[in-house]
Amino acid sequence: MARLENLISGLEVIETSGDLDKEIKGVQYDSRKIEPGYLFVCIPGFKVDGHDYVLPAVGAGAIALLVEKPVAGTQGVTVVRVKDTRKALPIVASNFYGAPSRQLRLIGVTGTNGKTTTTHLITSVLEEAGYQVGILGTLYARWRGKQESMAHTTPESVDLERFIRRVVDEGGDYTVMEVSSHALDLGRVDCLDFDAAVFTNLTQDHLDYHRTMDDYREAKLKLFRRLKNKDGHFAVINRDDPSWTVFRDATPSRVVTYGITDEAAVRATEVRVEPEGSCFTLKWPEGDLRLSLNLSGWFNVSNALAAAAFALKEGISPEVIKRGLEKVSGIPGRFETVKCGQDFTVIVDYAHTPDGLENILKTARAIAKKRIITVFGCGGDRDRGKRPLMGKIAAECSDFSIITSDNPRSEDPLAIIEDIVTGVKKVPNSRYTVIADRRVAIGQAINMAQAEDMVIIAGKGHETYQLLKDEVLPFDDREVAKEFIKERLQSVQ
Ligand SMILES: CC(=O)N[C@H]1[C@@H](OP(=O)(O)OP(=O)(O)OC[C@H]2O[C@@H](n3ccc(=O)[nH]c3=O)[C@H](O)[C@@H]2O)O[C@H](CO)[C@@H](O)[C@@H]1O[C@H](C)C(=O)N[C@@H](C)C(=O)N[C@H](CCC(=O)O)C(=O)O
Ligand SMILES: Nc1ncnc2c1ncn2[C@@H]1O[C@H](COP(=O)(O)OP(=O)(O)OP(=O)(O)O)[C@@H](O)[C@H]1O
Ligand SMILES: N[C@H](CCC[C@H](N)C(=O)O)C(=O)O
Ligand SMILES: [Mg+2]
Repeated sequence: MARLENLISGLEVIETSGDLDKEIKGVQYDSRKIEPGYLFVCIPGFKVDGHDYVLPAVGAGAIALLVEKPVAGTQGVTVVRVKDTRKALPIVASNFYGAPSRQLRLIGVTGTNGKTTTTHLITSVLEEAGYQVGILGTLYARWRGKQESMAHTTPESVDLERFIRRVVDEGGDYTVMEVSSHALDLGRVDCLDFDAAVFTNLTQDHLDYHRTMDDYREAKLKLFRRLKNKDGHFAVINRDDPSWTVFRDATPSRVVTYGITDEAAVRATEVRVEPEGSCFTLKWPEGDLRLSLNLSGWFNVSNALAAAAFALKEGISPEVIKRGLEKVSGIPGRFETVKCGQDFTVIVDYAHTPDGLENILKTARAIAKKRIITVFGCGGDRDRGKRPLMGKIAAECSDFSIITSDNPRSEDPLAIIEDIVTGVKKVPNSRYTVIADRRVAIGQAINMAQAEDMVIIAGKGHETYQLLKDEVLPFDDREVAKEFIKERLQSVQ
């Protein structure tokens, strides 16, 4: 509960009508989630305009509106007008929840790939050090073992503030969160008080939204620009990434670098990548330590270095860091092995960018005993430029590719596949087939696998749905793969 007058403090109000001395029970940007006593913030969006939903919002009990244009039919409802409601939302959200991010340490992880993995590694280390930690991102918002699914990797400011408030009220020390470029660009995190920021990497993605790679990078840089030059504030930057200097130069805060390169402050040497995990020597200016991760792949060594660099700078002891990192047994949908007693390997992974796919397939090549069969597609209503690039990478790095569908959304699945095939065809003698139905595609891969082959099912990882037109169809790569493996094992008995 908060008084409306206090809620709008910090906003540049153009005009108000109605009583400002009202108790507001909640702040909401979606009319479908309004409850009696709420403030409805009307946002003109990319698809629809929130101002068009004033009537249902008032019908559901909204007693105040924050608008940027005149609205009708609002008798008895207080209306506050500002220039930009999207920019106003995080301010109102922070006022409503009392800026909880100032009452704990807030760690933001950004980058094209590795955010979910790195937030989990950091969380494990912090928990090992005895701290109470909330974690939020693509998989869930999790606090004290309770998981809540969120609409986005980085949800709207109101949802973020609500979660952090709960963590603070229940004694949390940290919140570790993924920060997407969309969230940075759309101001979802504008009022959060980050203490440290981690940059994993920058490669092509989301060029449907950010028009150029420079725009995309600029969005990510926002997180680093706002850190301060004061004790406790620092940036953790991947020295192996070509953009690292831009991130270093953008932040006024202290910087710690990590990477495979000798120049990084926190680095890995003697790296060994194996099917079930990876080992490396963690080196930092004052010492070194041998580590054995349960996560396979070079890229996960990089993610572990990010977490270690953060934790060392945070003052956590190297032994605790080692235990915390080694404890992580796997992250749902990230290089997740599907085992049903078959004599070939099946891996489900969330690689959905060219860089992600290349990394996963190169790791697969390093550990595979025989052929690699790759099943993948590309998301509809998303960066079209990724499609031929991913097609080319799959053809180059696999022995056989099955091009299929991955959340076609409003697009024609076959048109997406055609874009991918353009890239596949660039590779001479590429061996591939097109099977638009993902279930059939997975079945085909499982049935053609021979002993010691490796089937990689990429793109959907932990997802439990397929988005087709306006439908959300239940679909889980891991479950579908299991069904086909079991069927095949039974048929030979
Ligand atoms: C580009 C983008 O991020 N758009 C998000 C944004 O949309 P928008 O503001 O344009 O909303 P809109 O759908 O046009 O609606 C306008 C307003 O009307 C409201 N409305 C709408 C319908 C209704 O009946 N009543 C109502 O009040 C909406 O709640 C909204 O406030 O705000 C909406 C409400 O929160 C989001 O659902 C929507 O996410 C879209 C669907 C989306 O797909 N976003 C993805 C790309 C995204 O954000 N991804 C990132 C990165 C992922 C990663 O790589 O890690 C993420 O953080 O998840
Ligand atoms: N450091 C990395 N560099 C390159 N690829 C990576 C890295 N870490 C993970 N990947 C690949 O990217 C996939 C997604 O990893 P993860 O979920 O950690 O990234 P994310 O940044 O959270 O993704 P999203 O943007 O969808 O939330 C993994 O399944 C793996 O294939
Ligand atoms: N965070 C990414 C996830 C993509 C996952 C892939 N399965 C797809 O749907 O394209 C996005 O929203 O673009
Ligand atoms: Mg993620």
